[in-house]
Amino acid sequence: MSAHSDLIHKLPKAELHLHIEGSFEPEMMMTLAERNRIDIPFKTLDEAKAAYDFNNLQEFLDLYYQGMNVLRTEQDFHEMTFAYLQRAKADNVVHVEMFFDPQAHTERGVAFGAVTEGILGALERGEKELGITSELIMSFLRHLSEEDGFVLLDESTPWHEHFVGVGLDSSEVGHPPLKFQRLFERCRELGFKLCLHAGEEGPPEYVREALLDIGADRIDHGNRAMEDPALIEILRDTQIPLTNCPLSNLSLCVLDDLRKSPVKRQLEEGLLVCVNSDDPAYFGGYIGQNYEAITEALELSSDQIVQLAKNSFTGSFLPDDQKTKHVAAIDQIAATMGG
Ligand code: HPA
Ligand SMILES: [Zn+2]
Repeated sequence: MSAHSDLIHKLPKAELHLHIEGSFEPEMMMTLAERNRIDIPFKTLDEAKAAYDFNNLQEFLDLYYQGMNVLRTEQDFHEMTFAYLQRAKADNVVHVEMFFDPQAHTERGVAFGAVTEGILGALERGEKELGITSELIMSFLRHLSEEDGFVLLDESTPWHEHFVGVGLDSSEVGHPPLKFQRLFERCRELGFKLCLHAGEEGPPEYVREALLDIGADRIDHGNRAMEDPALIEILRDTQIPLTNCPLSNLSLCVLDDLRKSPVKRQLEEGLLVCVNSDDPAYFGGYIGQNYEAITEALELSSDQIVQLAKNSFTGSFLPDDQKTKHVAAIDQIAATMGG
């Protein structure tokens, strides 16, 4: 707990970088494994947590895809999604733009409709029961081919109106944004926002491709953009948002020490950076803990924490009037707390 815990807790926040399958807690995994009669490689919570000790992105992804193997029914996806929303609510998240990875389910024989309806039903319930607004972003797995991406895009057609955008995630190195240039061009024509993971492990060149060749609306992670002054200038001029994930960076050894996180420098450079949880069940914390950890590591000021919360709405795909409303609410809370 930092001296800023109260402020962090009270600020309304938007979560813009959250893989719903990465919120799948080991307790629920064990429950669903039993319900669906599926073997999993760990039998206790301690065993699960011991396995969550990663040296890189791929080691995490291997476990992430294994864990979601127990998700089979619409009800499973509904329960996982609603459980995330309850945790988000506890951290005062009021808006979420959530990724999901349909190819990781359809290739196991789970119907696209079961996955999507399960998630959408929980999001609708989350708005009614918890007051959390939401958008869904359909991600393409970049270790698969562009052709596979086109197949998903086609298969998902009946649900397109439910997605605000499309994403690009999974193993980054060796799978540059340009591999998917035609696919994203088509997605843009269909009216989707484009969110690309870039510069997490991959080089600054991948961020450049995402920004300049693909026309990304948001960069997920983007840490390594900070190695290239020209990219920093582009990010400042365009105000393309960067969704940073502190505990993810630490867990996946993108950073060996949170004090090396680019978040403070990004704020100082005037970039539109915000803080998110990525895969909270695997990386040791939901959004509140991510704010706490980065505040402590970088000794952020209360003004900087407030800026991060504002950026989470400014960087969202909410309509402008909604962004303005949320930013004004933050200003009011900051003022009453002496910020
Ligand atoms: O942090 C991530 N990076 C890439 N792919 C992912 N899929 C889930 N989380 C991640
Ligand atoms: Zn991610």
